[in-house]
Amino acid sequence: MEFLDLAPFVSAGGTVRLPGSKSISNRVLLLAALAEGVTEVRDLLHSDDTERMLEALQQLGVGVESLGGEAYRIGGVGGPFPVKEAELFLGNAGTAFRPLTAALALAGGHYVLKGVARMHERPIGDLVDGLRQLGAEVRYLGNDGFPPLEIFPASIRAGGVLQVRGDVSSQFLTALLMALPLTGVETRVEVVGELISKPYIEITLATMARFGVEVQREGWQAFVVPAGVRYVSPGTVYVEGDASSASYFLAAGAIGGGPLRVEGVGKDSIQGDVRFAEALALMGARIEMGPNWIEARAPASGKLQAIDLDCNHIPDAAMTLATAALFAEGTTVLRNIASWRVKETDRIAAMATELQKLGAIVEEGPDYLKVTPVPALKPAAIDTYDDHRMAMCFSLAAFATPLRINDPKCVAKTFPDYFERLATVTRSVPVIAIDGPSASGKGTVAARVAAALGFGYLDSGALYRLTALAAQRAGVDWDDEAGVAAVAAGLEVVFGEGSIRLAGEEVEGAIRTEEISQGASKVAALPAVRAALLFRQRVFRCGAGLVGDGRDIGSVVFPDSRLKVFLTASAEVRAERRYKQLIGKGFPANMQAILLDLRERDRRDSERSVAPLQQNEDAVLLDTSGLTIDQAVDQVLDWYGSAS
Ligand SMILES: O=C(O)C1=C[C@@H](OP(=O)(O)O)[C@@H](O)[C@H](O)C1
Ligand SMILES: C=C(OP(=O)(O)O)C(=O)O
Repeated sequence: MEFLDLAPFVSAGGTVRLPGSKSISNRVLLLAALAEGVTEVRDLLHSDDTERMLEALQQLGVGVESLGGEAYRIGGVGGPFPVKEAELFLGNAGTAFRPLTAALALAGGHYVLKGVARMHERPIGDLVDGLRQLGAEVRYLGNDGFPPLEIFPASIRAGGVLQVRGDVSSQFLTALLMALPLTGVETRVEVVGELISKPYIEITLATMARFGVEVQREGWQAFVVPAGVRYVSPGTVYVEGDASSASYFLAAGAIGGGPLRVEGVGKDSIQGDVRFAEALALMGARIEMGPNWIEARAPASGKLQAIDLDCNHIPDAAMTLATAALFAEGTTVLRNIASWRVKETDRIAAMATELQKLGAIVEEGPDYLKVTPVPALKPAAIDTYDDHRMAMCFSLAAFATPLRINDPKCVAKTFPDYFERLATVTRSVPVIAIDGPSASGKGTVAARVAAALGFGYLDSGALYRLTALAAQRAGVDWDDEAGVAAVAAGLEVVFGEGSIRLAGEEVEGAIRTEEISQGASKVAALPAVRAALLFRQRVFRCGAGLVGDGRDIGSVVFPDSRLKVFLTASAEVRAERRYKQLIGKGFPANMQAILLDLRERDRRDSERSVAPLQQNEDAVLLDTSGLTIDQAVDQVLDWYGSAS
């Protein structure tokens, strides 16, 4: 599985221009398609959900022209879709599936609508029941009440009163309202049960109004689509930035100091999720808002406070509160979020499972979630359940711990370059990478640089030695890649000052023997072993900073190191240093044998296919042949001073 390792963030600040709103993009595309005239849509969201809508519209006979960047020209068909037979694949896009179902049920054609497996588990029965009251013929191709669906031409008995349940998803009411103008007659839609996610209905009504259709309403109970209305293109439509996508950055500003400003949504937004900013303010964050921007900063006290909040009005952004709660004092309670269970995944269950992996105390109820943080979160690999919001909100946990996000590309549903943008507004714990050949003195230099800066120290070579030793003790052959990788993954290791404990036993001496050196070099050449040790090494990045030494620290383990040094010395000088070291420890040593052995290791290390030993372009060369240790340390500190 693909993964993305996030280094712990130390701060966040800056400005992010948001991608277009998913909810507005897909509504605008559908209404532009049904409208009379040509609509130019600007700042449209580019993502899986909008791609599915654009593809479907093209299949249905709508002219879609890309104008470059985020601009599209949509040739409205001025009524029902001209193509009367089609099979559509709508991925996991609720905002495409539900509204298209309604528009196609009234289009007098024969259509099949399918999605990804999860879409086929997301309910649509209440919408189909509503459409059947109009005479629409819709058949379930799988389970009753769920996609996929087959729609048949039908004589629509429009007009009168129609009832729709509103307590599972507001998208059913949205879908009916947007499709009803196709009938040309007055229809009153009555909502049965408590309507959830109400602000999304405001987006629907505002977008319909933009295309010339004013719906009359009686609060949240009834909506009347008047007779004789039709959609007319307003010419050019600008899509607002996505308010749900804003939530991750605003939370980052509140946790990581800020100020972090998002551009594209603000006071004037029609999206309910801008009210996420109020929830953050309740937690103590300092929020400022302009017409088209929102800015978040950490509380003046420095610490966020837990909240107890009914989140029904912000179902998507509320997920961000669940991970922001990891940084708040007290227990945060998110209530009235039952709809989470029928979205991209069962989000209440997924959230509880993954928060617990980090060590948080979580209580999950049918429609609520309680999150109590612990002082030190644990590093963890977070599963994302093909849910973009799981991936995005868990990125916030990187303010507390190194973190692995599995399947990070699932963010493509609504925010394909989320992680790239996050990187532009966050600063990670700094790393100095010191790579170089064996016996070059890099370990001594690295440890001293770390001590001088108050940083942690990672002796990555030691991890390979530990693996070799543990494998030997477990009777696993050093050539047995899978076996050694399993040993590496299960290593129980604690680094202390001048001490390394393996499963509780002091092994600093045991891993420094010549035999284990050979074994380390062998197991380090096995790709599966390197992969198993990768996350383990990244977990050392915490606190004020880290100095790591090894062979691929700057190229593979921490490619974003603040400073990369390739530290080397001539083979003769290295052999002499090693000789003196051994003699000093009272071991017998032979200069010639050491030199030969070093050359052989250099050759093996530089010829191996995975992470070969080499100076990378972005690393500075430090040849210590003629330098004392102090001179080498000063040089690295000097370079770091100018790099940061
Ligand atoms: O209408 C919309 O654009 C949406 C409505 C909400 O769904 P529910 O009404 O199912 O809660 C929301 O979660 C979804 O991401 C988008
Ligand atoms: C629930 C969501 O999506 P959909 O539009 O597919 O319902 C979401 O984006 O969080």
